[in-house]
Amino acid sequence: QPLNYRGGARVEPADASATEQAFEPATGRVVATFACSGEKEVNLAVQNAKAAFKIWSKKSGMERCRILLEAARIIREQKDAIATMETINNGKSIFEARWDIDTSWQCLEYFAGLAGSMAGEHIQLPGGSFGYTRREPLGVCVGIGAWNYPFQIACWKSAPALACGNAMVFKPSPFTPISAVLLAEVYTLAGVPPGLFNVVQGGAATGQFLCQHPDVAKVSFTGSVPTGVKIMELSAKGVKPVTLELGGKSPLIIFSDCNMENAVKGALMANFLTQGQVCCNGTRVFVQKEILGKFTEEVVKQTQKIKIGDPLLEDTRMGPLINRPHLERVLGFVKLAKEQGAKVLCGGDLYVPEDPKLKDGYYMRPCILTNCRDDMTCVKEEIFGPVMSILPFDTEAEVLERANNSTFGLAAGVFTRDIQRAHRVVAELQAGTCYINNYNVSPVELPFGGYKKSGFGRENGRVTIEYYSQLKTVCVEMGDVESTF
Ligand SMILES: NC(=O)C1=CN([C@@H]2O[C@H](COP(=O)(O)OP(=O)(O)OC[C@H]3O[C@@H](n4cnc5c(N)ncnc54)[C@H](O)[C@@H]3O)[C@@H](O)[C@H]2O)C=CC1
Ligand SMILES: C[N+](C)(C)CCCC(=O)O
Repeated sequence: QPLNYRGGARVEPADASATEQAFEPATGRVVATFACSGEKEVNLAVQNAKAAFKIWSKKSGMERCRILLEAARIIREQKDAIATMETINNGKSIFEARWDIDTSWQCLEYFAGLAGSMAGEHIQLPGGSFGYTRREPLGVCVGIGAWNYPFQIACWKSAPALACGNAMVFKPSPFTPISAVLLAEVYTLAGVPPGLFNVVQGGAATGQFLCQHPDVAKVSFTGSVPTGVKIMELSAKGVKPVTLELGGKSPLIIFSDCNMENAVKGALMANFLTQGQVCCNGTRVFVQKEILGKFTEEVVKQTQKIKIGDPLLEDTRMGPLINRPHLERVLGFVKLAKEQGAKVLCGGDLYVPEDPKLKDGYYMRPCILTNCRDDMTCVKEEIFGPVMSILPFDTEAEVLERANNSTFGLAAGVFTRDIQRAHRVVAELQAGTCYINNYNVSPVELPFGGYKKSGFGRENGRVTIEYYSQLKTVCVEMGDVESTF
């Protein structure tokens, strides 16, 4: 406390629109009570960012590179402390939180590396005249994050933004306000100008002030489709470009010629990371009929072995869901699936750990549903919890048709030993990120983002530079002006 960060230090917000509480999902304990920033505070944060932008945008790429590399080094050094905080506030296992911190500093390193090589082009024109392009930053960028990967999202947005010479005001989800402030402290320690990366806390109202602000040049959002639509509408009024990383209901296709052990592992990775609260999860698991029995038996066996409990313990692999209302929502999806004819093969019920200090936590057992049809709610809607639906299929053509029959298009996966089939299938899949013989790995060198209602714009990879910069064309005349008049 305080959890706002502006001008290079933690501050109490200048005004507040409401008060929020953040919980430790493992125990139900309140870990922070904080004010949601009002319009005045949002203005101050944007002003601070504008002042820092003036300094930062004048630095060379190599100067920015050095500072971002230093920030990456500090994150690596503080990895355990940051991961512990993430686990306390989000509920994911400490084992997984450490992975998230790794993909966070790797992102900073990656974009630090690109900062020095950002360049325009030189174009020769007739008569010795020429033109050139300059890749310039946008200005003050806003990042708005979801609660499932709080630190990673803050890094995936700020690293490319800062590498390109922008400043940022970041608003985390009110459920997970803490780790973005740790990132702000890391940037300050690494030597960014005060105000370059600011954090304002709050929910929808605070987010709206940010999107409407006339001095904000761009909004990058991670969250649900309905909120994404609102953010796009608000940003449209100011003609601000947006990046939208929205929800999904991704297919994972398992052909009978797969390596069974890897396919089972892949299905678990596609469904149960962060208690299933992952946007790109492959929750529609299509299994070719010949191997349906064997695959189902094995995936249920492995799911039942997942150790649920205190997320801070080294051997825990599944912690609590984010909060009580969300847990109830997920259990509601399982209940509705049963009413619609699905069969629960395992889990889908509340889990109460033996340790008395965890009795008020938000735990459930990971669930596998079978007897599913494509028109069931559990197969059509994003559940955002540990619930896998198994769907049998016969042919490649049939499964492609069914896999693509979704308004979402974030990710997709295929397990097969037939390389021609693998590439043929991914070429047909309507998804921004496709995995062959793996799922949910996230190398920062590769672009990540959605098709269809899962959003647009990309995070990570070289292409992200384009989403945080603009191109200026300079046309240079070397002769006399040839006037029409
Ligand atoms: N594609 C991706 O990379 C990811 C997508 N998601 C999606 O996010 C959803 C879960 O996250 P939630 O935090 O529940 O999503 P959400 O849409 O409720 O909230 C996301 C963020 O937007 C803010 N917000 C809410 N209303 C706003 C408004 N009117 N104007 C401005 N800001 C506003 C929230 O305070 C929060 O910081 C799921 O649908 C999931 O699929 C989550 C993680 C990654
Ligand atoms: C890291 N990964 C690939 C499991 C998820 C990243 C997207 C998200 O924030 O949900």
